[in-house]
Formats: sequence, C-alpha cells, structure tokens
Amino acid sequence: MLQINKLHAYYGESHILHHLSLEVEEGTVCALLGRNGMGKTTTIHSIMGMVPRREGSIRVDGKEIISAKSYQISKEGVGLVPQGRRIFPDLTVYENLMTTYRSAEGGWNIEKIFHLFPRLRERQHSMGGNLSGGEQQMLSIGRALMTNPKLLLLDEPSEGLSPLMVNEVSTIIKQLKQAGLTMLLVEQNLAMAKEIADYVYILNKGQVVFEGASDLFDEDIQKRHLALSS
Ligand SMILES: Nc1ncnc2c1ncn2[C@@H]1O[C@H](COP(=O)(O)OP(=O)(O)OP(=O)(O)O)[C@@H](O)[C@H]1O
Repeated sequence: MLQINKLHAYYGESHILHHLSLEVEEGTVCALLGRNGMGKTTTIHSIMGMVPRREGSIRVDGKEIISAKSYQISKEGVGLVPQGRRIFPDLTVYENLMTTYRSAEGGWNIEKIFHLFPRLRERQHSMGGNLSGGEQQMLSIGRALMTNPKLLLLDEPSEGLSPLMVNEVSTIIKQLKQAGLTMLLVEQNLAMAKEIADYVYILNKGQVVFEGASDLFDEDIQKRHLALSS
C-alpha cells in the first residue's frame, strides 16, 4: 500500500531524513518509533506533501506521490490524524466532521462515525474547543476517517491522554485494523505500539536503525535504540 524508497527530506538547509525506506503492506499496521526529534513527524509530513523539499520515492498503491500537493495526496486516499489533534475549536463536532467529508460507496459517513464514537454523537453540537483531550482525539480520528482513506497516518494519537483514554483510543485503532484499514502509527507509548502494530521501524537521526515484526521488538532493542541515554 505504502512504499517509501530512499527518501531524503529537508527544511531549508537542514537535512532531516536520510535515505529512508519503509513499507506498509495493505491491511497491516506499521509503527514508526524513535526518540524526540528523530524525524517521525517529518516522515508523516513528507508522505502528506507538507515538507518543502523531498527527494526519493513515495508510492501509494503503486502511484508515485513524491511531487504531489497535499490535497492531491489526500485525494489518493491518504488520511492524517495530526499530532496535537488540530481540530477547529470554533466549529461544532458535527461541523468539524463535515469539513473533511468525502463520500465513498459503502464508506465512512457521519452516522458510521457516530456509531464508532457514541461520545461524539452526544457532543455533536458542542464546540470543538470545549471537548476534553480524549474527545478531541476521537474527533481528530473521525475527521480523518470522513475523507474515506485507504491509508491512515496517525501522529502520536495517545499524546497527552489519561491512561483510560489511551486505552479507548487504542481500542478504536484496533477496531479499525480489524476492519482492514492500513495504518502507519507514530507512537511514544511503546506498549500500545507493540500491541497494535504488525511491524516496527525505529528512526534515529532521520535514518532507519531497526525494522522487524513487532514480536521482535523486545527490551533489548528498546534499550539500544530508544533509551534516552543511547
Ligand atoms: N518546520 C521545521 N523547520 C525546521 N526544522 C524542523 C521543522 N520541523 C522539524 N524540524 C526539525 O527536524 C527534526 C525532526 O523533527 P520531527 O518533528 O520530525 O521529529 P519527531 O521524531 O517527530 O519528534 P517528536 O517526537 O518530538 O515529535 C528535529 O531536529 C526538528 O527540530
């Protein structure tokens, strides 16, 4: 579904991603891990066409998108749940959801989103800015689903949530996986990432330093690549 090959990404003179290759097979969840500042968000933003200078190849369902604009990438079926939720605080829950709606036969619509998130149905007339962090994360996921993506990119969906809400969000992502949605998940919550993902990549300074099935991702690998002192 997603094939990134020898990707380089730059912000001005800063060379952030180096020769990065990764693949997410259809129907699987892939976790992208790494300490702060290692290039996870830059990878996600490169896929979405949000990084000014990118070189290499990014293919979605075989189609090259490295030079495409963000709106074209979205139309190709790539959805983003951005870091920090990025919902519209002055629009209602319903309006937030409708801003991104792109219909697809048999796909997501407002009724299905409310079925998946009963809490959003209850709060559909509330302003986005009045929601709790967990509700905002649900809204952010709901908004991305409303574009009817075939590939969903999630950038730290558990960030800043209570343990109870982390569990809820984790359950939702697992439900989406069971329904066959292909996902690339950036996470700092390693337990959650390991539980959900089929395959794991670890980034260090913009390079892939580990990849393997998630059962291979053990304490030793964690210490080697993700411990703060390493
Ligand atoms: N808009 C930008 N302009 C310049 N440099 C940037 C920009 N965004 C990120 N960077 C730099 O790129 C590097 C990678 O950042 P990135 O946000 O991709 O890391 P990350 O792994 O997602 O970290 P975090 O877990 O903190 O979100 C960092 O050194 C960061 O300072």
